[in-house]
Amino acid sequence: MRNDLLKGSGEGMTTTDKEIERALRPLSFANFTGQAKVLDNLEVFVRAAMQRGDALDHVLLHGPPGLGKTTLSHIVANELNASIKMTSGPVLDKPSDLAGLLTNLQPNDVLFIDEIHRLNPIVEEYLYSAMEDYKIDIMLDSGPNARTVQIKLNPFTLIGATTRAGMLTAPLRARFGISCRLEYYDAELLTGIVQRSSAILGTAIDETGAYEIARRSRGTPRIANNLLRRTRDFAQVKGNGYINVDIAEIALSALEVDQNGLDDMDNRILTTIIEKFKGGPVGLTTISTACGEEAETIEEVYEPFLIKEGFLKRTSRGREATEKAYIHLGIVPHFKAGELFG
Ligand SMILES: Nc1ncnc2c1ncn2[C@@H]1O[C@H](COP(=O)(O)OP(=O)(O)OP(=O)(O)O)[C@@H](O)[C@H]1O
Ligand SMILES: [Mg+2]
Repeated sequence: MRNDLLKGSGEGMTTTDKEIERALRPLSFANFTGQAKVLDNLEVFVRAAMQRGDALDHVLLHGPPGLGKTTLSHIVANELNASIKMTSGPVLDKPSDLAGLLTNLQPNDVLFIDEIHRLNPIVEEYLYSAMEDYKIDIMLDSGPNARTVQIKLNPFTLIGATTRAGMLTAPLRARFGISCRLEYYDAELLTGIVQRSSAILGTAIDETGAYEIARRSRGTPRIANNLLRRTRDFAQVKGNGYINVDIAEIALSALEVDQNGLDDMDNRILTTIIEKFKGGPVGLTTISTACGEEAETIEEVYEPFLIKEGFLKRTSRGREATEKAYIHLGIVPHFKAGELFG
């Protein structure tokens, strides 16, 4: 199970949640905060493609969940004045599913494939010629009557999104002319996002309240927005509807988001490594079993943030807790305790 606060569209969200998430989504480059380098480049590529009347080159967006991959894909389509068709790797079961989508694209439209690392290999093969030459070969009939016909497609842009760029096959990766890695946001950028979202939700918030939510959001806009919504509930029920640092503090501790923005599972991973495996190094699958969380989720969702914040190290022999993790959890390192006695 993935962290609740990380939930995105479709993952057990209520209709209202989804509507709110949609309302909070920036629609243009101008409204998208952060990721300056990625944005600058994309703006140039979009403008150049439009000036030439060409389809934008295929774009791969990768990085941890909730940083804006889906949002950016919509923005790119908007800025191209193009339509966007959305699908995802696991949904495209057979080549005909893909063919159906591709043949319905208008010139220069965008096809968005989420979780592109989970494409069925046969479907992926078909995608190669579609991406490269805007053509697909379709098999008609089977057995002795089998024959293939080639279908010409309108020029289009494929935008692929993935949290696991490393799992993409080399031929697929090579077919993306543009590859952008989204990074975690710093607290200042997230403060701006929280303030913007509060304005859209019609919730009054002061800067210190926004900053408190922002700095405890694991560098992730989706989490910042989710924490904002929950904090708004606390402000409404336990306060006067206004979000300041005190209300934010009450809400965040009720939600078990600690002072460093780590949640229950982050802390469980660190505690497990320290208490059960002497601080590591320990393998991912062992941690996964001990914490009762899928290895993939640990690797994709929790670990990147813990590493970035310096709580965890990845070595060739496995994962190791850092001194910062011991201090954070208030545990005296066993090697340090030993040192005391010489
Ligand atoms: N730069 C940003 N500025 C403002 N809001 C943002 C930004 N990036 C993301 N968001 C908000 O965060 C939410 C999550 O973003 P999005 O769905 O695009 O993430 P994602 O990278 O596609 O995540 P996943 O990997 O889980 O699919 C969106 O609803 C959007 O409102
Ligand atoms: Mg997404």
